[in-house]
Amino acid sequence: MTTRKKYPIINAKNVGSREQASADIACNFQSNTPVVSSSNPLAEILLGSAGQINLCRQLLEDFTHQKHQGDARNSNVDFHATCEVECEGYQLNLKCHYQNVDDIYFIWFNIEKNQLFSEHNGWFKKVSVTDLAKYSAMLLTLLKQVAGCDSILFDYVSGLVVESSDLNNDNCSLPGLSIVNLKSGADIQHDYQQLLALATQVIKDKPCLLLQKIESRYLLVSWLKDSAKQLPEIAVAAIQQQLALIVSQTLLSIDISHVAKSEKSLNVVTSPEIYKETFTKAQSALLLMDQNGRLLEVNSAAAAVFQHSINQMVGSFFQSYVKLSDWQRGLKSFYQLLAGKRERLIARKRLVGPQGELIWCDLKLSTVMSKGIILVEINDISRILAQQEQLHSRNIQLAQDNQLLQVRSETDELTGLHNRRALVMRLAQDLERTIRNQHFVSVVMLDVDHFKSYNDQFGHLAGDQVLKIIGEILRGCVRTIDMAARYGGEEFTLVLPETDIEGAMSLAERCRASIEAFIWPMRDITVSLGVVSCQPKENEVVSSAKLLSVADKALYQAKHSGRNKIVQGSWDSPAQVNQAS
Ligand SMILES: Nc1nc2c(ncn2[C@@H]2O[C@H](COP(=O)(O)OP(=O)(O)OP(=O)(O)O)[C@@H](O)[C@H]2O)c(=O)[nH]1
Repeated sequence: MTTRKKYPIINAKNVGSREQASADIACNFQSNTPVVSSSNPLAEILLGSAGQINLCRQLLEDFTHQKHQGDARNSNVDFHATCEVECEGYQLNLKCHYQNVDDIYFIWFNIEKNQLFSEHNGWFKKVSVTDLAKYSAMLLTLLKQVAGCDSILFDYVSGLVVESSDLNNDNCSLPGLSIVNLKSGADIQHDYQQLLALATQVIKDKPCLLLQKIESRYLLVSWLKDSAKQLPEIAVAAIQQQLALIVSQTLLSIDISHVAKSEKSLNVVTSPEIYKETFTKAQSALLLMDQNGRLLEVNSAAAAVFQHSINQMVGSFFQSYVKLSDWQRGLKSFYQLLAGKRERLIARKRLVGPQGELIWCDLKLSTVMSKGIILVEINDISRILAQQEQLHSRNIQLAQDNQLLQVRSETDELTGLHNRRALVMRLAQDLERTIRNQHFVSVVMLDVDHFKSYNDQFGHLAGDQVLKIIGEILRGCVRTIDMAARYGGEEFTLVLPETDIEGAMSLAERCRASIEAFIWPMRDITVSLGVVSCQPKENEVVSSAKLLSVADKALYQAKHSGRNKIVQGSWDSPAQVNQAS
């Protein structure tokens, strides 16, 4: 059982320096009389934490005391108490809610009138992020030892730095402290399961202290090693002991010299010279101009864009570096920016280089401090645009080359008709459509008669001329939707979509007659033709190979029945020979 002691909290404003406060605390620790001081901002924060810890200690004592008066058999404790404490010269009325849920200790502090934060304006609410970082690091050290814990969750949901957008992230890191934002505005006080899950997930089996501050309410969760085996009061006693210990130990052990150093370096970082040099040395091209466009500051990167010196540029007008028509086009937005009707302006403009050449740039304009000064960020995109242009024309060339290749791969070089490859593809497509619509498709195969003897008699080149002329005649005979192709050697094929046998026979005859009628230079030329037409019935399987084979057989019959003839082939009935007229 813990012996109940009184720990008076002394308003140590009179104590003076931090060192003095520290020494006092060290001394008072011996007599269990911790001190709270507010002699300088740093110590104020530090000792403010100590102040909180003292509050906790007193409350823990009260709790221990009340616990013994309460139901000792019930290990899950849940009771409320009120007490008055003095801190930082304020008499605070605290409402406390103590809970022990499955050996995880919850103590809620509710400062009823919130004097500490609303009345003492400079205490926490004005803490900057930098101060907060310092504060956090110190608090971490303090609290780590309080419960011998390895990790601390600290929530800034509200209270400390409401206005700091830096801390709006879910997880933001400040030196020495891992911060997890608990659900903002959530009533965690009544959601122990969530808290337990969170604590368990983050701290695993390490002892941990979890401090959360929501407006005026404080939550301190202490989870001690092997807590399941310990009675609540042992936990309380352990915390009490460590609380007392830590106040003096931490104050004495924190080496203030590095804080002083970092404060000094912070002052350097925030000095105007640093900003000036940052501006000058920035690798992005930056200009500062007044509302008339007069350049107030120019950094080296910006001077490099125009290939001028900084001195040449400062005092000149920004307009003189922008193509006139581009400048005029953006004037309305520019005036809106000056009038404070917009904060930023992004535009793509042509700037004028030293030789009068135009440089495409992306400009970002924003007002600085007051609406009279404008920061211009210049991004030279001329090289990117040139590369894009080059890429674009290469793509066009590539597309054209591809198209040409495609045409070449489907064209017969000698006659300029489609080649066999193209014919096979086209016939397959036409057949598919024919089968779907149950329409007609016809094929005509045509072969030059006695071509070998022509070649032999007049030479191969003369033979080529014959094939070329036949190609032209055929092209003239067919409709645009038909396809005339050189099937191979001296053999030609026509594909006639939407054409029945009568139409195909009549076209074949027109071809035959035109070739026969042509006035050939060496000797007469005739051709033999095989014709096939089909109208597939529903579910009938028709292949282009079969269609070509029937046409070929008909052509063969035309040859064998004397040449210069047309033979109509058929799927099932024997071929019919049409005599040349
Ligand atoms: N000039 C030329 N001749 C070709 C070409 N392709 C094939 N030939 C020739 O065409 C001739 C075809 O001869 P054959 O298949 O014996 O038939 P044919 O002499 O026409 O007799 P039939 O077809 O029975 O009337 C061969 O001599 C081939 O060399 C070509 O591209 N140019």
